[in-house]
Formats: sequence, structure tokens, C-alpha cells
Amino acid sequence: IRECVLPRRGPCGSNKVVTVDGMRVKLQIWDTAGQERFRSVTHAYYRDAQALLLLYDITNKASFDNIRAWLTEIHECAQRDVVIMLLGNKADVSNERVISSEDGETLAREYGVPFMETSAKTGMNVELAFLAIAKELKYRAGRQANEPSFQLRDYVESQKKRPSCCSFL
Ligand SMILES: Nc1nc2c(ncn2[C@@H]2O[C@H](COP(=O)(O)OP(=O)(O)OP(=O)(O)O)[C@@H](O)[C@H]2O)c(=O)[nH]1
Repeated sequence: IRECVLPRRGPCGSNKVVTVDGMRVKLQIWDTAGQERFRSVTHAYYRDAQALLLLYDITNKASFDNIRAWLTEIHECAQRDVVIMLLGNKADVSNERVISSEDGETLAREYGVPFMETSAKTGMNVELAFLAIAKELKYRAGRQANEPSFQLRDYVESQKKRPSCCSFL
């Protein structure tokens, strides 16, 4: 999620407006369009991003294993205070799951980032992911001295839906 100042090499211009505490926050969303599979996403793509959503597919171990490499790279190349969220997508197909929720939680805890499982198919937690990012960015932009800090991880933990675990019951 960044301001669109780069040449339009990648998909640019997918905007999403989220209302946070009565204020409209416009997010501009950049999708890496497949390059991530080849680790060819240029630094310029995410160097100036204010927030990064890292998605893996809960039915694909390689996508999960890649996350560690991305977190390392982001640590080196992205903005120092970039907001990161780890998302385990395809939570609707739990019968094909190879990565448990606990594995996602553990990785997220190790890197100190919020985590939730999502489904682009059912919409589970999708709005929440954008809302949480927008809340954090709005909070940072208008932060007043003595204002209690917004705890992104706590917010996500309190709001996220968990996939129903027992579709076979
Ligand atoms: N069941 C299910 N299928 C999904 C979900 N999200 C994506 N898919 C499917 O997974 C496939 C890949 O989705 P994409 O959105 O193209 O994935 P991507 O990683 O962005 O792929 P690139 O655009 O090539 O980078 C498509 O067939 C989607 O319909 C989900 O939450 N649940």
C-alpha cells in the first residue's frame, strides 16, 4: 500500500476507501502480480510502501516457507516503520490445509506482526485486514502527545474471525 509515484510498471491505481472512526482513508493497493513466485519484485515496488500485506496460501507449504525470506528482505529494504500483516489465505478450503493456524501464529509472533487467516472467496477477515491497516496509518498520521497508542496486534486479535475448524464433523 503506497502512494502511486512510480512509473506504472505494475498494477497501480486499485484504490480502497475505508472509514475509520468517521474519517475516510484512501488506500492505494499494489499487487505484485505473480512476480513474488520468482522473487523478482523490485525493491522500488515496496521500498516506499507504508504497509505490506504478506499472504501465503494455507494449502501450499512453499508459499508459507517463502514468507520468512520476505520478512528478512523487507527488514532490509522497506521503510523501517512499515506496517506488516501476515495473512494465511484460502481459509475456506480447510480440507486441503497443510499449514495450521498455529504455524501462522508462531511465525507472526516470531516477527512481531499481526496475523489472521483470510478467505478471498468468502470474504472472511478481508475487510478487517484493510481496516486494521487504515486504523494504524490514521493513528500514526494524527498522533497527539499523551494519546494512548493504537495496538494493531491487539485490535486484530480481538476482531478476527477464526475459520471453523471442523468441517468434517
Ligand atoms: N478457495 C479459495 N480460492 C482462492 C482464494 N483466493 C484465491 N483463490 C484462488 O486461487 C487462485 C490464485 O488466485 P490469485 O488471486 O490469482 O493468486 P495470486 O497469488 O495473486 O496469483 P498471481 O496473480 O499470479 O500473483 C485462483 O484460482 C483463485 O480463485 C481463497 O481465499 N479461497
